[in-house]
Amino acid sequence: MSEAAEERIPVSVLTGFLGSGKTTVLRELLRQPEMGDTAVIINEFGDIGLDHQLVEKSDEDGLVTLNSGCLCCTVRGDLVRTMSELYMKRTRGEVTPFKRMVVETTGLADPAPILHTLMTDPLLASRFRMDGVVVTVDAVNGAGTLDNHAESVKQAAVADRLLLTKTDLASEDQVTSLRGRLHQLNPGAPVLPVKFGAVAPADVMNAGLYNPETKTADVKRWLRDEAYLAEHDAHGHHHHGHGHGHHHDDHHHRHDDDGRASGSPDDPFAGPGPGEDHAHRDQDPHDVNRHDDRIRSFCLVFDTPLQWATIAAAFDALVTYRGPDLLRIKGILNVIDSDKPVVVHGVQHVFHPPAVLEKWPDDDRRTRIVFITRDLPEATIRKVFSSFIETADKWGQTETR
Ligand SMILES: Nc1nc2c(ncn2[C@@H]2O[C@H](COP(=O)(O)OP(=O)(O)OP(=O)(O)O)[C@@H](O)[C@H]2O)c(=O)[nH]1
Repeated sequence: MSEAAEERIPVSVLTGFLGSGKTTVLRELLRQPEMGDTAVIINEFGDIGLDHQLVEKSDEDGLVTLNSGCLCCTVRGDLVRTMSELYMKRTRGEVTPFKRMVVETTGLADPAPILHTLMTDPLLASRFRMDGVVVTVDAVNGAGTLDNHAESVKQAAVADRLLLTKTDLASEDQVTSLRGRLHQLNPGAPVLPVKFGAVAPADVMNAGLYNPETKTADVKRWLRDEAYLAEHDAHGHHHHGHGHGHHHDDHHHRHDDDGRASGSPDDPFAGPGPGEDHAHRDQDPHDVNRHDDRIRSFCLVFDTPLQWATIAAAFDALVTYRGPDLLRIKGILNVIDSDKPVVVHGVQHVFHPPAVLEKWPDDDRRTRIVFITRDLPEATIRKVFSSFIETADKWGQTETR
């Protein structure tokens, strides 16, 4: 990444379960002057869903200009084509030279494929950069939705920002308990309570690595590893995220043990598939949080620099065997032979090309990799990394500087 000259257009992905308040949030955001020059793509067929008063004119492409000066369109083919066409129109001066983009997905959508598209399509990747994933969760119905729909848990798990909507309708207890639950699923994502869609653009936009204000990479704000390392023991390597399930400890142990017991000791990936993994719990009517239980969030820390080849091999193995279960990965790496940090970012099997930053954000030079996984315990990931590090050590590749 050329940090100083980041001219690609930031794209925020707005998602959340059906009726959770995405459109309400979007409409309120677009009313604010900071959000002028935003292009909006609604990734579904049918109505745009924004207030009619906001819509100024519509043309045959389904592209409309909103009174706020924003552009809005629905995706009628695939997202790649829509985004490229919009970009071309911008270049030709046929539309407002929008400075950012928001993609609102349908409530049932898995946000991962959209993120993959943004990260891998060569044309898009050269013109757009992913900013952040903003996810709405209904304060009243959210708990039930998380209980019943794995998709909604996955949405919350990949979020960079979580918006707890309709807090005007919810009791304080509902808000507190849902906040806690979301924080446990995804400790790195701030949870913001919202009423009638009112949210400050600054709280949800610019959630990516590049900070347009400082014109540099803002690793601290992006990685938020402190959220995982709150109980950090300065001498240890083992860092838990915010305790997964203090109310479900027995299950977690059972879960981890299951994974290990069934695999051979040499194969960290062996174990029951996602279905079997939880089959025994489907009978337990009290275990309403079983979708949450599948999600793990934690941060691996390595005190000494590592070979790039070692890290790459570990990620390769993880992607090959468990790609779909690596919901979100973000990391800053201290690589042997490089004074500059390398940042990595992945969503399932898709990784951003690693980027070399100009400098370390502070004195902390440790490699820190934040993981949000599904049916994939911290111990397994740790084992994969250790085995590649041990192999490298054996061949004399790793030295402490
Ligand atoms: N009381 C209250 N109602 C809200 C709030 N936010 C949204 N609503 C209402 O909840 C309903 C759903 O909100 P939308 O913004 O359309 O939700 P959505 O996620 O875009 O819905 P889909 O696109 O259908 O998935 C609408 O009737 C909104 O008026 C809120 O903070 N308070």
